[in-house]
Amino acid sequence: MAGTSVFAELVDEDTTVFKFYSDGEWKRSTSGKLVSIINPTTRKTQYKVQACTQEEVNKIIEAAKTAQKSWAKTPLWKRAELLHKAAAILKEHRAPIAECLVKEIAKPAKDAVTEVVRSGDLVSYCAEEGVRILGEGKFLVSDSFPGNERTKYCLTSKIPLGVVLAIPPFNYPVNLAVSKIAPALIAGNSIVLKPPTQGAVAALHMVHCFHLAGFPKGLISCVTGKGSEIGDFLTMHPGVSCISFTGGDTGIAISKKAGMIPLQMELGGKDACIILEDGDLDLAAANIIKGGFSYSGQRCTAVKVILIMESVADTLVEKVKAKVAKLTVGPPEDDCDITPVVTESSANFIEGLVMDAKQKGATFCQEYKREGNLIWPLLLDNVRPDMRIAWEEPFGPVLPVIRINSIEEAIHHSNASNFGLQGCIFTRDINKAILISDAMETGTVQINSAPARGPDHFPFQGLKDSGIGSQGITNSINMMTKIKSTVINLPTPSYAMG
Ligand SMILES: NC(=O)C1=CN([C@@H]2O[C@H](COP(=O)(O)OP(=O)(O)OC[C@H]3O[C@@H](n4cnc5c(N)ncnc54)[C@H](OP(=O)(O)O)[C@@H]3O)[C@@H](O)[C@H]2O)C=CC1
Ligand SMILES: O=C(O)[C@H](O)COP(=O)(O)O
Repeated sequence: MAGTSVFAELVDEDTTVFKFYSDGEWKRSTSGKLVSIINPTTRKTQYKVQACTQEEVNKIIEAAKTAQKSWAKTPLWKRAELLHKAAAILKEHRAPIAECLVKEIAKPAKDAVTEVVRSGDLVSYCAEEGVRILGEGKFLVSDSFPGNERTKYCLTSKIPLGVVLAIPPFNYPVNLAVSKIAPALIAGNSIVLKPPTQGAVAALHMVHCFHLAGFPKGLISCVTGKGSEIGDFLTMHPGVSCISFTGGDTGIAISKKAGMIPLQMELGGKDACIILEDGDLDLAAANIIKGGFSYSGQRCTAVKVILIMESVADTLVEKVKAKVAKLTVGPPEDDCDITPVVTESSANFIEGLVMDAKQKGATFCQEYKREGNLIWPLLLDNVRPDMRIAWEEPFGPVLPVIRINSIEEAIHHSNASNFGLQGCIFTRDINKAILISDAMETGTVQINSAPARGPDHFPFQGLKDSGIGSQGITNSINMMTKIKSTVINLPTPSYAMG
């Protein structure tokens, strides 16, 4: 159970109230204020977390700056060793952490366990990759540039940035936190985590696994509180050297306010699934179900619009409808496919998109049904560009189908979006697939499979409003470092074997 056994330190006498983590200790905030986490299924308060003060943030950042200085002098193999230890502890305690994910964000039980295990694997992989790529630098000689003799040797290495601020979203509060924490730590940075409010308790449990692994005091801390209250103070703090953020439009606002520091932003998406006449329609239907409806569509990489050639549209829609009918709908504890969406306001937003489509004449392949935050899976056929759902991301189990008559039309619709995260194409013609992939303005295109971030060492990036920079283990490590050069100047040119 959450907050029991090795996690007992995290809670107050009232076992539903969780402390925050600062300077290697679990603390109550001096604000005396708590933030409620509402269980999306019961719509009742499940846990409470501390609303940290600005003073507490200042202390955390000061401690992080000090701890980082010693951490940067810790041998790479020792940093990796601690990360491997944290990964093992995280995997060992997968059950109570997964339980938090079920209660806080209504993630289906099996997927919740998968998220924790995947996170442990990510931390270990990151430790190994860090040892490899940070153990290497460059050696350059001066005579390749016109006018120079070989009188200068340039040695470059990757150095840490300082304090990395990590802000993950609700849908992967553990995995998208460690995908920022592990690269930051292996590269010699300290880390301040601000978890999403829904998902904060799972994140606090994950942080405790790092505590148990024995990382130095102050190197890792976790500030809780509403992003709308404490967010600006954190993101504009002069002690922060880098921000790694995943979430919605908030990321655009942060980018405008943050100082002259490296930013890694993974924001929303409107991933299109383009199906050509020669596409394998069974494969496409299976991927539409997996891509569009897993975790009830609450993934940035979810399939968010189907662009299907008119000549095969009826067949594809029938196949998808048959599969939608088989999806189980209900509580995450029962491991249902479709579970309540994260908040009531999210459910209201989704309903707004559905009603707009209804009013403008979309074809409902199923009856629209909602109970509390639970929305039954819905396929909307004959969606037209004047409908909001053609462009906006529902972040819910509702999927629009737009019928198209040419490849150009599909590319045009996909590229007209302000987002540019991923897209996918179903065709048996690899040459066409490559041409379409090249024409699509998205960070990744999947051929004959649904969009996905993983495997976690693959590069993951969005164009336009979908983000800044690139994630994936290797790219994140590199992003959280800076190049430092040392140039050795020789009195006379020197050529080896010359
Ligand atoms: N590209 C990607 O990889 C992903 C993108 N997303 C996108 O995120 C959205 C849904 O996720 P959601 O968690 O609701 O996104 P939000 O942008 O609302 O929140 C993301 C994180 O930012 C915090 N936050 C809120 N306000 C501020 C602020 N002013 N300053 C700093 N931090 C702040 C939140 O904390 P709090 O919870 O306390 O408000 C949360 O931790 C969707 O639009 C989706 O497309 C989601 C997942 C992955
Ligand atoms: O935030 C998201 O939704 C993720 O980054 C997507 O990850 P996934 O493709 O592994 O679900």
